[in-house]
Amino acid sequence: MSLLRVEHASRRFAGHTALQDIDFEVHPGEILGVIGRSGAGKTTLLRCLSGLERPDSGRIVIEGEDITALPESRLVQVRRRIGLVFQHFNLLQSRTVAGNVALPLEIAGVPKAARAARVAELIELVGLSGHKRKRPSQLSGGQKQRVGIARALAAQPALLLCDEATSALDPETTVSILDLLLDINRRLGLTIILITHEMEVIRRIARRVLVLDQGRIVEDGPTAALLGGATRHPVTRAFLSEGRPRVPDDVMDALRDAPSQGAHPVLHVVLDAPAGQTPLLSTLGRRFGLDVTVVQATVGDISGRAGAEFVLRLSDQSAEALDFIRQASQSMEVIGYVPADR
Ligand SMILES: Nc1ncnc2c1ncn2[C@@H]1O[C@H](COP(=O)(O)OP(=O)(O)OP(=O)(O)O)[C@@H](O)[C@H]1O
Repeated sequence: MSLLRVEHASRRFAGHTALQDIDFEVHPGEILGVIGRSGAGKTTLLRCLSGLERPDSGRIVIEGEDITALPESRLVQVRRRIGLVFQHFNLLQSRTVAGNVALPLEIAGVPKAARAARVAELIELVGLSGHKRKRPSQLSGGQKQRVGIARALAAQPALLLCDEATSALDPETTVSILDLLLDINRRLGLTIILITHEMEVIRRIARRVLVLDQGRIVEDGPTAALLGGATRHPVTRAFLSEGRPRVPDDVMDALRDAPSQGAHPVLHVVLDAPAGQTPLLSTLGRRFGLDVTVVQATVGDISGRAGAEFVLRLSDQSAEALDFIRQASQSMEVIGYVPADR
């Protein structure tokens, strides 16, 4: 069952359409990135998803419950299933780190002893042990966002909504916060939606991306496929910064989702610095007897780290070879398959 289902949701403001016919679903444990330019409708979508705003038409179903039809009293309870992480942290300056993290638990009426244990656990989870008595003014931006994340997790939400959560942070801190979100996703199986205008954020941790433009979803697909160039939409292309490897048009045209007999897999592979030491291409030839065609390649920074991105075409659909690449790389996705004669 999906955790969240948005069904044909639209929202208008004084004759202006902020969201139009938004339709998608999110499965438990997914990390979904939503990217769009300024005014695309990201904030409106986030407000609708978190129950702060109701769409004019359509439904938003969270854990089987249509939040667009709920009375305010029930909506308050459903909202507890959603953790929010904000761009500017929204911490209470008068409270300590522990006090900020405890706030949702206090509101939920969790008894003091249970609260203290949960707060300690959350502070450790976000890597802030030793800072719990500090005030927000004594913390760096990255540490403040860690407090924001711990607070958002306090009530054990089913869904974490991150609104430009790293936009106020420098690139290095951004990476550390994204790594923390990834770690939380893996450890807790938490579903995360990241709203952002930065492709780097998507690129680093979102496995799937929705591109919003003028209130509509213009793209919905695996991030690796988009990074590999499997898109023709101009807005999506604009987000994929220059110099990234793209699948050339002739390969794109021949690309199919399903493998036919003898078809060649086309992969998008990201290597980070340590994995970049693996002699990947020669090993594929030597150990698996494959011919490897480099369709496209970019060497340079990948989310702040030296690395390389490749679009590769393999001469055979070898599951062992794919496993090897998956393990030797930071990420690997099969973008599609091309017939052997192309
Ligand atoms: N309360 C409102 N009243 C009137 N118009 C609104 C309101 N909220 C949003 N809009 C309009 O809806 C459109 C989408 O706005 P929204 O804030 O959702 O976009 P966004 O993608 O979050 O942009 P940004 O990245 O600049 O925050 C914009 O044209 C905006 O002007």
